[in-house]
Amino acid sequence: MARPYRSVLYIPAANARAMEKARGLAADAIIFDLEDAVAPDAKPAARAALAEALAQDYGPRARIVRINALTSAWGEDDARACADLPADAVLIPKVDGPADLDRVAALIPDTPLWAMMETPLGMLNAAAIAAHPRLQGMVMGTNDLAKELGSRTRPDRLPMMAALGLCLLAAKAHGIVIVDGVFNAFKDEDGLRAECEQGRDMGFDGKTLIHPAQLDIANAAFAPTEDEIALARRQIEAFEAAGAQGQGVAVVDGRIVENLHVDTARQTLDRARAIAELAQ
Ligand SMILES: CC(C)(COP(=O)(O)OP(=O)(O)OC[C@H]1O[C@@H](n2cnc3c(N)ncnc32)[C@H](O)[C@@H]1OP(=O)(O)O)[C@@H](O)C(=O)NCCC(=O)NCCSC(=O)C[C@H](O)C(=O)O
Ligand SMILES: [Mg+2]
Repeated sequence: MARPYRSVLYIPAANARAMEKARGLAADAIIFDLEDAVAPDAKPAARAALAEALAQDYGPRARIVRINALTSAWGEDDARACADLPADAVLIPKVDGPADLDRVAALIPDTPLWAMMETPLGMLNAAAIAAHPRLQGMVMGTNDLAKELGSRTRPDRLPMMAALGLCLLAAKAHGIVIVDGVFNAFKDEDGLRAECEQGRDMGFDGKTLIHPAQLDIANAAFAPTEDEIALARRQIEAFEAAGAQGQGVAVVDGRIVENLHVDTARQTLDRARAIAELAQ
């Protein structure tokens, strides 16, 4: 992962004030939303406001534009507009299969594509979607998915686990970014922290967010802790020392360290370094 995606903040493209504010927020990435957060009557104005906003400097924050589906009245105009915008990725909603990506790819020749994973068919086709040559990221759309499944919202997210796991496997198999869904109760800090930690434990790269108050919690949850960084350094040192003695296994804190653990340790240090670079 060349850049961190711990915190990925949605901003309605109809909200010029919020788009301006985001230039100073601690978000690793921003999703400028033309889809669900923008009312039908406001879509053309939001597209124009987005073009103005993207002319501004967003620093190191990745700029992702979520268009409307091509099956909607606005999707094709959104996609054509995106072809000329300085966006780092275009996010396609409600992707059911690779053909949905092909259609957008034909309208946007250069910009990397990301997919919203939020339909039952999308879950069943996750591997084929992740394998698409233009796809670089997946975003879980847990609100739409819950609607489609008729599932209930639970703190442990048990009804979502099969879907989260399928998409995670698909993204990891193809080496693309995957970001967890939103936590709707944006004033519930403990609830958000618990859900971020669950997503981090599962292997997600970060979490999508709906309010600036959620940024610090996600940034902390998806960054390596000081203890993890220190352990990674000790594992690498111990493994190198063992190697110098002709041994392929070291022991740190009573646990074995083999070359695969050293790979993980190096990834932890790379991640910490990339996060530190963002802050400079
Ligand atoms: C949820 C909100 C409507 C709340 O807005 P508001 O009442 O204005 O909040 P505050 O007064 O607390 O705002 C304080 C300041 O922060 C700025 N702000 C608020 N939200 C954002 C934001 N997302 N990005 C940047 N800045 C933001 C306000 O402008 C205030 O600034 P200031 O004027 O300086 O005081 C609102 O937060 C909101 O609209 N959030 C985004 C909602 C959204 O994008 N929804 C769609 C994405 S979620 C989704 O679709 C999931 C997926 O598809 C699925 O299926 O699961
Ligand atoms: Mg959705």
